[in-house]
Amino acid sequence: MDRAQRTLSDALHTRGTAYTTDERRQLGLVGRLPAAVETLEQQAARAYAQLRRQPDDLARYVYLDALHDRNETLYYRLLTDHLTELLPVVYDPTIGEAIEQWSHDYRRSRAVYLSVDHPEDVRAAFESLELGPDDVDLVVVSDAQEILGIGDWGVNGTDISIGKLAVYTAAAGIHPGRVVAVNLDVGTDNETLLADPQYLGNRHARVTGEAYDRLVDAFLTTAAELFPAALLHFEDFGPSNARRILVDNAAKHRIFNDDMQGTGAIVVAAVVAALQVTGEGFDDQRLVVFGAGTAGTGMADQISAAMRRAGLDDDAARGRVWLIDKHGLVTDDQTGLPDYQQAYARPASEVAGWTRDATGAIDLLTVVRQVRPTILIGTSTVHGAFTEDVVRALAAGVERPILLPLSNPTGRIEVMPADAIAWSDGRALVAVGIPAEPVEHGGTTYTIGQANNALLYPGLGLGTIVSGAGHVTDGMLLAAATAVAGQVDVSAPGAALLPPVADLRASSATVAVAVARAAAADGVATIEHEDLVQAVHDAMWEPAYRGPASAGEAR
Ligand SMILES: NC(=O)c1ccc[n+]([C@@H]2O[C@H](COP(=O)([O-])OP(=O)(O)OC[C@H]3O[C@@H](n4cnc5c(N)ncnc54)[C@H](O)[C@@H]3O)[C@@H](O)[C@H]2O)c1
Ligand SMILES: O=C(O)C[C@H](O)C(=O)O
Ligand SMILES: [Mg+2]
Repeated sequence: MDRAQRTLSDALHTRGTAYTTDERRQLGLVGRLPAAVETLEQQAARAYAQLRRQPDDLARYVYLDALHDRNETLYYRLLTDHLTELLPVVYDPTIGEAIEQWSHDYRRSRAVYLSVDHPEDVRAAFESLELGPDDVDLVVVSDAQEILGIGDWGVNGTDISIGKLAVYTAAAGIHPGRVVAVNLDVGTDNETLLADPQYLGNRHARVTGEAYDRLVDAFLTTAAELFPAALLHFEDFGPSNARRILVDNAAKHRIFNDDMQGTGAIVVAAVVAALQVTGEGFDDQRLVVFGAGTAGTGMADQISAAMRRAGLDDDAARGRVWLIDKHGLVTDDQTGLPDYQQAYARPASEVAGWTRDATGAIDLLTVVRQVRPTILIGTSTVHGAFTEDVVRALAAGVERPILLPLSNPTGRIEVMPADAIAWSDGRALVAVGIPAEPVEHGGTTYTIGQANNALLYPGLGLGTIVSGAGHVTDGMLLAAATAVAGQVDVSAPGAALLPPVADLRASSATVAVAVARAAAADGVATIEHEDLVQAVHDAMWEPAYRGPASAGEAR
């Protein structure tokens, strides 16, 4: 490749038609670009027009992905300028569709692939990046067992790591050259993929047990050794691996599980905002979680922790949580309960008189009628599970129920916000995981907040990086949740429970400051700043062509 090509194809640094005449001379680009010298804004206007000509969101995803590979500054300029419009395209919900099509749409890849069949190659794979110990701030890793609510997508799930990193950069200015996306390819149990001649991953069933653990260990130890400053973000693992990996390694490594901790914290933020409307405290709440997997039990953990902080003892806090999974209400007489559900299993004696269906299960409607929950969360991936009967029963039980149908993407959501508002006659306090249009009901406009971990993890990551925190503590998660909730004004009827996505950059900076303060208070910060607000601001990468243009150093 000649020098000009190298310079033009280095996506992280290239300026394309924005190179000035002088720069073109210096960098050996004379004669290699059309004559016009453009600004980033002119380039962005053209790219936006090209984007708008794409027929649908999946085509827009592919277009943006290609732009990401061509010119990162331009890609992030577009994303940052049109965050509300484009977040649903590069992230949830369109990313779900893109992952399903990934092997067919494959073009090129910016990720690192670690195979369960070759754990001995983990080091070589990371070393091939030619990055030094101070060069990486963040690694996002997924084994793709539970992508969003669409299940096991094997190597196709690589794009969830890339998508999460794009949100980190667009929302919190994490430097795009200091991040690494990783797919742990442990095989897949998705029969459609295994039978698809175009499938690009390891063509065998998911490997579990010792071989799986060996790969995860190799990933953790090698990443921590080569990139000691990096936060290791785990995404979309299956429930038992997610929890086990976090519990076993939280003290040893700088790790964070987004589906458990990020989601739990964003839900705490939504509940804090909702409680400002109802005037109640966490100790007044009764929580029903429908779908007790990674996210659902992560939320149960964080909401019951908030109940304890509000004064309830362990037993009392646990006693205010009801989990429902595939076999109905989780009770202590059920055999084979996964460990993460056991702590919340209700005594069978307590529910002896409750109605059971033909299979002996106690269903959601029965639980809602019996418990009269103040908070009902959906993390089940079951579209439509919150039926009109369920929502009406919920609204009959309490004046202002908090209703959070959080399953992603759109085809999995438990109830659409418009139905939730209508069936509760405008009384339910609703937030959902996907972006949603406002709802009109009874003369009030209800703005629907997006309770998606994307409103939290970018700021949490930035705060962790800026403070050099060695661990992500509960105090940092709580600080992030409180900082998100602090940006919401619920005084007007129909107000959203979460800040708007359009303000995500400012909101992430506020979250980062709170997180860095909490890291210092918890004694895990390793970097002190005289002016933390300024330090966070300075740490945020801006999509702009700044400073002298450099020759291509394609990564
Ligand atoms: N909004 C957010 O920020 C956010 C964050 C994380 C996860 N999620 C969403 O939550 C959903 C669950 O994700 P996860 O990672 O916890 O997956 P998971 O597979 O770990 O959990 C899903 C749980 O639902 C249960 N379930 C399935 N069918 C059910 C039924 N008919 N009745 C009751 N329970 C049933 C499963 O047994 C499992 O325990 C996904 O759709 C995901 O997109 C949203
Ligand atoms: O990725 C998202 O949109 C949120 C969450 O991590 C999920 O798994 O659904
Ligand atoms: Mg996830």
